[in-house]
Amino acid sequence: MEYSLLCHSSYVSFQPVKNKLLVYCIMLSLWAYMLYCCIGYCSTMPSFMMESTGKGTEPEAELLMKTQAGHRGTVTEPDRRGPKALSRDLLNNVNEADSRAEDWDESKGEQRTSEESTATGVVNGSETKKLPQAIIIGVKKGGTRALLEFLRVHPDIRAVGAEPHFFDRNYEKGLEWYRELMPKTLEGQITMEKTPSYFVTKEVPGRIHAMSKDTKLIVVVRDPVTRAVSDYTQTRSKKPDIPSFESLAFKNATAGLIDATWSAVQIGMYARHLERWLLFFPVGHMLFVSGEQLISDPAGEMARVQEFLGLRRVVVEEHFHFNPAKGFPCLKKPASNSKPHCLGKTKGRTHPNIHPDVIQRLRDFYRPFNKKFYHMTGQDFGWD
Ligand SMILES: Nc1ncnc2c1ncn2[C@@H]1O[C@H](COP(=O)(O)OS(=O)(=O)O)[C@@H](OP(=O)(O)O)[C@H]1O
Repeated sequence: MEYSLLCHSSYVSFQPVKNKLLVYCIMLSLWAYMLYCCIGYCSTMPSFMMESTGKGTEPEAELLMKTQAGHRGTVTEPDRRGPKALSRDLLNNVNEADSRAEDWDESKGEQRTSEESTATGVVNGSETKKLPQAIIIGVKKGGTRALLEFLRVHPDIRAVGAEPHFFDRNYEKGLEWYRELMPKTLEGQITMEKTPSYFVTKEVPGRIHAMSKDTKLIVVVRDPVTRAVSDYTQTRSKKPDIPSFESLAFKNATAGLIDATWSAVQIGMYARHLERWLLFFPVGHMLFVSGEQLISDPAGEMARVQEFLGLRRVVVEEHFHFNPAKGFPCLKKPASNSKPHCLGKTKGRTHPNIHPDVIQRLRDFYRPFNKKFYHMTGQDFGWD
């Protein structure tokens, strides 16, 4: 009895302390949870990923490390085709060693970001990986990287940095594989990717439509003549021994017959490719961004893109700084003294001088295609 009384009295005196302790514990847990959520959220915030301007330009891979987290595998497969097919590819400029190398660097960079975020223990439960609701489908050398990086500044956009090539090269891997490549997003954020070869690959419109008929499609187009030279310049940077642009562009130089089977030429026949897309998507599901305007008026072009995606206009004039040495707009943080960030050396390569007659012949070749393209899109891109 005495014992139980003693116990009771000590229990009564200990009770308020115990209650207080309990309250402190709950408060501490809440605090820790809030802190954890905050850090998790911050990890999803976009950051500038482009390299510093000036001479010692940082490779894109490094810059990608500074961007959003997410697992992105390298999408390259060993080439099991015979030497004949490979040499034809080389001529056709579809053996994209250059672009694959860039992809590899990019995904390497992104993987590191992913590792970094795991190391800091940042995992946010409210984020999930979703299939992209919007895709930059082309065109190769149109300015697709610049557009994606400008978009990544927007807090409501999360994009995979490397080109997944799901709908053209990796389709058999399935949608779950594709989804796994995507960064995690919060409710309301838009998942995006860019793979410029989609626009010209026959099977892709149907495949994207099968994933979702509501997918928003963005095509960055550029004067097809300059685009062809840019494409050739990229291939030549990796394989300096390829034949001259002139000899590849003509089927018969004396007759001035353009070789429309050469991919550098074929990609620029935009109207032809667009016809295939319009079998699956209404033109209103597609936005055509002018590659030229993206350089001369990035904020204006970004306003169109943000509106098309149903986003607040966040990326504005103050985010851009035109770098005269590079000849391109670079990204900067508004109201900050930090250095603007530009794309890497593989963007904005010096093009070789092509004989004016060849350029003129190409202009003549593209004119009817361009006219048709303007008509189909309701936009005059002013290339002629
Ligand atoms: N802001 C900015 N900075 C650097 N480069 C810019 C920019 N905006 C557009 N461009 C042009 O983008 C061209 C490369 O296009 P892509 O990124 O679509 O190329 S790729 O298909 O992904 O290889 C690249 O082509 P080249 O100049 O021929 O190298 C650039 O002209």
